[in-house]
Amino acid sequence: MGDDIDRGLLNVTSEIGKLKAVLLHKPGKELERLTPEYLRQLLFDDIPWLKQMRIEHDEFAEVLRKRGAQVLYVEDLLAEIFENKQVKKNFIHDMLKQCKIDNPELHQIIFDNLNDRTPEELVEAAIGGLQKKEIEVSDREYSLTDYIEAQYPLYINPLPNLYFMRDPAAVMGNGISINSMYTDARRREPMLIKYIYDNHPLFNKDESPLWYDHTIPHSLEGGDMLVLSKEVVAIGCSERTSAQGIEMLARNLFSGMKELKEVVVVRIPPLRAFMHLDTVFTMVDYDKFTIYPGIQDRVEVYSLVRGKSGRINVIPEADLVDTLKRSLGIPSIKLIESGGGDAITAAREQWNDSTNTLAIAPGVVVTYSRNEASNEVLRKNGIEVVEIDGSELVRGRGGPRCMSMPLAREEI
Ligand SMILES: NC(=[NH2+])NCCC[C@H](N)C(=O)O
Repeated sequence: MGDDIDRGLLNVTSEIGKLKAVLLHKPGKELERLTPEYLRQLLFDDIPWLKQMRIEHDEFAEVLRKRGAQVLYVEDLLAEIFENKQVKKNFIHDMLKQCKIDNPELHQIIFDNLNDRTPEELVEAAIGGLQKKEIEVSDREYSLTDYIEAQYPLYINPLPNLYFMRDPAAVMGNGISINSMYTDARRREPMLIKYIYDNHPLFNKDESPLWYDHTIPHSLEGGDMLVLSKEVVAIGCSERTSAQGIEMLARNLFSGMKELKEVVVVRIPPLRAFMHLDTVFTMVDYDKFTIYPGIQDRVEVYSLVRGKSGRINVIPEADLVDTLKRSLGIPSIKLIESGGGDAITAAREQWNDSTNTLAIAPGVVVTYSRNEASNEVLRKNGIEVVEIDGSELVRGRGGPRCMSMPLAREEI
């Protein structure tokens, strides 16, 4: 179990192959920095109760372990790379730069404070943020920025969305896309992954190409990336993922993933309720997908295929199901409508991530127990549904797929 991962080998060539290793983040202090004033800006609709949230998250991790997956935590990997003093220093500088702490005097004071911390404490600040009151007020001169921003309580903002580990990066084939986030609230997350990619033996860089870099200005998020097979990747073009980002990613995938034949682009309405493709559409078995019925006639589909001399040909498609059948080479596809056929139930359960299933093997998915109608319809269609409680986890608007970043799956 997990041997490939121990040798630094990433491998994800489907959405449904048995999950062998996965990266998670257990919600922590960052959630306790959410205040009503900044909720929307931080992409939350409500304030979760952290203690309960952590219990629910442990239950999620336990389900994955019981089914044979190795569970790694991003916070542990970060602490491991911060054992190297130079990596730690570079990271602090980069983080302060990203937080726009440009005043040299203040930069130095915060730098020294963070550099004196243990690796674990630095991880806590990198994810949980840094309050102004944590830094000793010396006799330094106040800048205009200090006066104007006096009411703002933090030097470093928290990353409350990091437990949606799916989004800042995604493994495709044996490479990884480190994503360019659409919102300011999440822009520091991929930087953490990039540091791990650059410095942790988990990533054997000779074997794991980088498909996308977070500093590219065109946004791209992992919730929009579905690896359907070795030959087909589907990408949502959404509120979060730009057409230009998709084209750049597709170009890199076509040059690095030899067996890849097609990138299927599914354009969904740019709305918060459908922020990523995986909030309305996920793969649950060889020939089965679950879909939010309210979306079906609101999508546009395009196929991207290799053109001449590194170009990409774009083919507008008439229908999602026909495109999937053709590209996956299977005679029929079953779309399982979430909500069990009732429009109101479907919309309510979709808001609570009924369609955001995580396949842990072909025909076996993890879902929230609260989405009763959607879970039942999955079962009626022969899917094994492993339920977890998510009353607090769901408040960030994400489900089991959003909360997990597969590193390796068995080939199917
Ligand atoms: N893959 C997903 N659907 N992730 C959900 C992310 C939710 C998070 N609050 C955000 O708005 O970014």
